[in-house]
Amino acid sequence: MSPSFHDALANAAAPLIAEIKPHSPKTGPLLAGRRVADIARDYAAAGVGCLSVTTGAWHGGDPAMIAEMAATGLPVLRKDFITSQRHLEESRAAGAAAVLLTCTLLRRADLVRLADAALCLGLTPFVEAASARELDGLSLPDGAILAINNRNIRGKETDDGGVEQSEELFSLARSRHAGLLVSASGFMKPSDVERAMAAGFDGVLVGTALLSGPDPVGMTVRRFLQATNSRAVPA
Ligand SMILES: O=P(O)(O)OC[C@@H](O)[C@@H](O)c1c[nH]c2ccccc12
Repeated sequence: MSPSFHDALANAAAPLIAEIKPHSPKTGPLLAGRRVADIARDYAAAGVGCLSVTTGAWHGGDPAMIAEMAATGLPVLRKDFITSQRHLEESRAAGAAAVLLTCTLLRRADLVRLADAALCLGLTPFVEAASARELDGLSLPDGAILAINNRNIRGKETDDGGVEQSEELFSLARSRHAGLLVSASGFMKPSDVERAMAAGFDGVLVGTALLSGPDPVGMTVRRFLQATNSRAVPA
């Protein structure tokens, strides 16, 4: 059996989740005529261990993209606004290994119920919080990943986001969840990734910057992968 998304990230040589997002609400179209399957192959060839894809209309996505990316053999996170058991089952049937659950969207009881249900289906819950308030009193099951979103999704992701958000919330996030902590979104350059890793995060998720750089995707990804080397040694 292939490892869970959680274990693939925990054991990755470089803990970067590389995302494909066809459209950014802030910067516009991101694929520039490239095919999703080809970009996913470029990510895999560069040494990425985990993939992510936005499947919602907001980002020009489609659930069929999950299978195109899973064809690389790497586990795929489905980023969409998941609110029901049916969405979880559809995600698994579409080939996802992990699902996004956002604190911004879900009531706390529903969030915890969906995280448990995802684990029962063999899916890793990737729980995103974007503020101290959303982390307050949060308690997640083992096997869940807690992510700090550096962008404001209430503002439809039209802000730049910033790694400061993750730096500020790291200690609180660690006190809420002993498992994997990821800093997600808004990384424009490898030095931002270095900052998140130095703050203590176990991994990062990058989308826009990998797709919109001036260089071929593989070259950009390698630079970001290298930046994950600055991981802080856990106390
Ligand atoms: O392109 P960026 O800034 O690297 O961000 C990626 C990703 O985290 C972002 O797309 C995202 C964060 N939360 C979401 C919820 C749904 C869909 C997408 C998202």
